[in-house]
Amino acid sequence: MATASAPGKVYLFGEHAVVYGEPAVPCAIERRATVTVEERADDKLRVEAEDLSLDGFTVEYSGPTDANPAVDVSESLVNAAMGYVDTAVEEARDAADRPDAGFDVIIESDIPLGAGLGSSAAVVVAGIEAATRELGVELSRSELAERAYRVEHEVQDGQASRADTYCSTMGGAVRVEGDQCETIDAPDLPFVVGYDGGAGDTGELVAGVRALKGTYDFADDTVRAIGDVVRQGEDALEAGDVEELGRLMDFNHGLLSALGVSARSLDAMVWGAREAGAVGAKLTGAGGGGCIVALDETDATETALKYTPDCEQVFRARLDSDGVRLER
Ligand SMILES: Nc1ncnc2c1ncn2[C@@H]1O[C@H](COP(=O)(O)OP(=O)(O)OP(=O)(O)O)[C@@H](O)[C@H]1O
Ligand SMILES: C[C@@](O)(CCO)CC(=O)[O-]
Ligand SMILES: [Mg+2]
Repeated sequence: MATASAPGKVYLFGEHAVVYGEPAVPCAIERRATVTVEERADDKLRVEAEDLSLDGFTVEYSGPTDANPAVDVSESLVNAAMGYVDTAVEEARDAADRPDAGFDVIIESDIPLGAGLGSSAAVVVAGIEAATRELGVELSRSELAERAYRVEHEVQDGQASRADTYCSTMGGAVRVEGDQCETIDAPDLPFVVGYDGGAGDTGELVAGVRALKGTYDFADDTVRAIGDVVRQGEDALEAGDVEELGRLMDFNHGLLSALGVSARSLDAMVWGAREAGAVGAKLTGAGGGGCIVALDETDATETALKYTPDCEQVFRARLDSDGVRLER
């Protein structure tokens, strides 16, 4: 049996535009997905996801072609979840050269699902790490990140960046531009996360931005403008200029909003944070619903978000410095 965990993330800047080659700076946070894998005697896959819904679910099946998997929740929920788990298991089988390996998989996670905190990347990174270790293979971090990226790329219909998976693997703050990925120094930023209790479908939201880009030159320009914000943001990060980081986060949110990936609840939380005195606030991740991230050293933003009707949960997120971890 092998257990591995990997962190979620918030985007300081650059989500969506990073899919088209602009730079982005995601930061790993201290919220983790933990995956336990045990090899089976047969070639089947049994997945238990404790936190997927209120009651979790269990599914036992022999692969994507299995017409009648034994499940205890709705098929759509299972299909959505199995995309990532199944493809991650395929990567582990490939890495260990064991195409017929079967597994019992247990997923536990304190990263809300589909909410912009990178739950998919964390599950995939921890899943590949646990499954390859179970098969006696130790992947380098860069190979693990690359294989995890391939999973997101496949499940998101061929449209994904390396940002989430690289960040979840390495931990800390990272900079990703195309296939150039590096960890960068960042001060311990006072992240406050507001969560509306909802979710957005990353694949769909990415496809929406792509369609806009294909229709309007100014949508293309908007994506490039996000890249400019990120480049400016890197200077602010280097200088430790938190006020400037905040202004740039605000601008980044406006551009994401123009690209159609914000939501009333996200805007309400962003404005709740700004009016409380946050130095900056923006949606994080794919958008559509889920989380915003604000910078505030004081308790004012947390308090304001607690009283914002669209906000279901608010918490402080500290920068995670470990990245993927083998637990047992
Ligand atoms: N605890 C979990 N158990 C099983 N599957 C999970 C779990 N957490 C996430 N997933 C998988 O990840 C999917 C959500 O990924 P998606 O990319 O849409 O959102 P996200 O990664 O949380 O947010 P973002 O990509 O915007 O940062 C779920 O539908 C499910 O397939
Ligand atoms: C929207 C996006 O930029 C981030 C999702 O967390 C998609 C990706 O980078 O693959
Ligand atoms: Mg995701």
